[in-house]
Amino acid sequence: MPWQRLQTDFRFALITLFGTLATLCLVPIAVYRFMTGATATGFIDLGVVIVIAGSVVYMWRGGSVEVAGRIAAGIGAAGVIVVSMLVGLAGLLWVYAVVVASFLIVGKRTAIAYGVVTVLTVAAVGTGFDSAYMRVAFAVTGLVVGLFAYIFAHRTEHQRMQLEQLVTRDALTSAANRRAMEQELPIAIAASRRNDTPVSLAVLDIDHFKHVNDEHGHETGDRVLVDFARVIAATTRRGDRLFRYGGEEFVLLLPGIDATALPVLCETLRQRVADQVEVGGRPITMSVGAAELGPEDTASEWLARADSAMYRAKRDGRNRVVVATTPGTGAVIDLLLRQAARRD
Ligand SMILES: Nc1nc2c(ncn2[C@@H]2O[C@H](COP(=O)(O)OP(=O)(O)OP(=O)(O)O)[C@@H](O)[C@H]2O)c(=O)[nH]1
Repeated sequence: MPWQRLQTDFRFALITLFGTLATLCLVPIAVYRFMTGATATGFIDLGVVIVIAGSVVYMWRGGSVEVAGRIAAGIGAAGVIVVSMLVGLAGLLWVYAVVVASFLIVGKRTAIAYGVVTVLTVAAVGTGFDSAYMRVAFAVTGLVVGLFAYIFAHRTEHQRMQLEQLVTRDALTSAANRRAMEQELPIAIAASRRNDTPVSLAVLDIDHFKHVNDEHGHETGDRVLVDFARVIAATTRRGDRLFRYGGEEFVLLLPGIDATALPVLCETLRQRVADQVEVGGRPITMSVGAAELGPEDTASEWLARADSAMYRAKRDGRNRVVVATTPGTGAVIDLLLRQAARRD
């Protein structure tokens, strides 16, 4: 899964690259320093490598990308400050690399803070400057490099967010799309297992949607889909994620929700949709199949259980909620909830 994240999470990939480059560059330098008797600097280089590599390992094992980036950039900044005091020019040159890298691996504000503190501190206390003029020139060039890095990071982030939205959003309903779901379910599973917290998902399928299109036209059908997604989004919490899985089928990811809480939650959703989404004065209803993540579930097994619960809700008359049994928990809930007035 972390290998997959290399392709899907830009910051994750950049921190990994930063860690790899730092290790490849600094280990030989540390060895050289030990061989030439510069033991103190050698230990500092080695310490920096260990902390940066540690932050990458922490991130690969599921830790926060933001925290890993801050640690890596922070230790990089501290390292160049100390080294610039100990070895002069050879240390000063690293400042530029660390300032630019910070803008790639941490948020812009943190990178600005790290960059300004690093450049000004090195300009003030670094050795290897032969005049006050050189110190000022170093500070100015360091800050200019930081400014360009900021502009680049800002534009890249903006474009990346636009692209990400295009690729992961459903254009009609603004819900996340199936591609996003395929990326996010494994992440939700890993987070649930790591933190030992429950996570559930619900498959929501609008009933007799074909009739809506046939009777009222495709445009009205589109409007119903938009209203439906809006009502679900308004009824769920901030951390819940709504995906458009297929035409009139949606998947709702519910972190922190277990099988006991699912029936009431899904029933509330079903009720809201029936109350607030309508076409030609008649309520739109949905069938819901929900499942808590089981201890051994893969993403597709989990989704399949919720999906078959949804098909059972359809078979049993639609406009109802079915919660699947969670394997490995001993619970036999297979809960059926009431149906409201049926449209058919
Ligand atoms: N307006 C509109 N219709 C869509 C869109 N995507 C899929 N559909 C239609 O959704 C309908 C789904 O029909 P079915 O799969 O038979 O499902 P249903 O009529 O809801 O029946 P049940 O699910 O069994 O209750 C099809 O007529 C599709 O053409 C869309 O983006 N806009």
